[in-house]
Amino acid sequence: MVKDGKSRQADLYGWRRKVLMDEVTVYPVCCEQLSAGRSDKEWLDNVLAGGAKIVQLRDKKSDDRLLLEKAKYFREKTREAGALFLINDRFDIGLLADSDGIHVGQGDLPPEEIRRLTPDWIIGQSCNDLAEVEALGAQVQAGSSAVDYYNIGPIYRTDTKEGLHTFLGAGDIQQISAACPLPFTVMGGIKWDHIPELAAAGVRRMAVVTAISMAADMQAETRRWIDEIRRVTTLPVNSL
Ligand SMILES: Cc1ncc(COP(=O)(O)OP(=O)(O)O)c(N)n1
Ligand SMILES: Cc1ncsc1CCOP(=O)(O)O
Ligand SMILES: [Mg+2]
Repeated sequence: MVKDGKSRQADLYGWRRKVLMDEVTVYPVCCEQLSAGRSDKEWLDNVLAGGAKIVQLRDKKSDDRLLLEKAKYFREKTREAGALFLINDRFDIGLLADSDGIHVGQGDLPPEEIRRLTPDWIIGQSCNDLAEVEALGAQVQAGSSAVDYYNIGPIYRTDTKEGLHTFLGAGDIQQISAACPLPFTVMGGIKWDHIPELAAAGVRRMAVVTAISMAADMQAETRRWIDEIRRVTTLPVNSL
């Protein structure tokens, strides 16, 4: 049977969602300025070799031509590795490089507008407090949400992104995540020692920049995070 465009699109979206749901544990996000002199391409080669199943290209400094060239490299390498490639903020670059999706913040392009043109993309949205998660939860209830996953954060103090002043801490994650039934990630200042308390709060997917980008051996560190998140999230919560 020859598949038409629509069913191929549905298959692709189904595959992307399955990887997100079943395989994503650590979610490495790049930042060339915080990678101990290593390029985003080197970062990518290492995190993929370490087994990452999702990566985000977050580059707010390169000009558009360089960013597109980088995005195409990310596309090629993630496809070979069977991993998801999400672009940060830049819908145009994601489209041109054929990314698997995009991550947007509250002030970035609206997910519903993005969805109109990309029915098969994974769309992630940042939520910075309970009210934003509740608003997303209400959209999901109403059947009007275009979002596949949301991020709760920043959780801990971090200098990786400028202008962050309020850090949620791990204590409220359970209450916040209960407000929206979509899968969620957490981000912001997450280090190795936080894994148990995040897992105990119900977290299954952890987005990190410097915990991996500043590691001496990024490949080994990615593998270590994947193994540890798997290990602690298969234990009953009260045994942590
Ligand atoms: C997985 C993930 N979560 C949150 C963010 C932050 O997005 P945003 O609030 O739009 O900030 P910038 O990354 O654009 O500076 C993220 N990138 N990824
Ligand atoms: C982009 C972003 N948004 C919220 S926290 C953050 C940076 C997270 O980086 P790190 O894992 O190094 O704290
Ligand atoms: Mg953004």
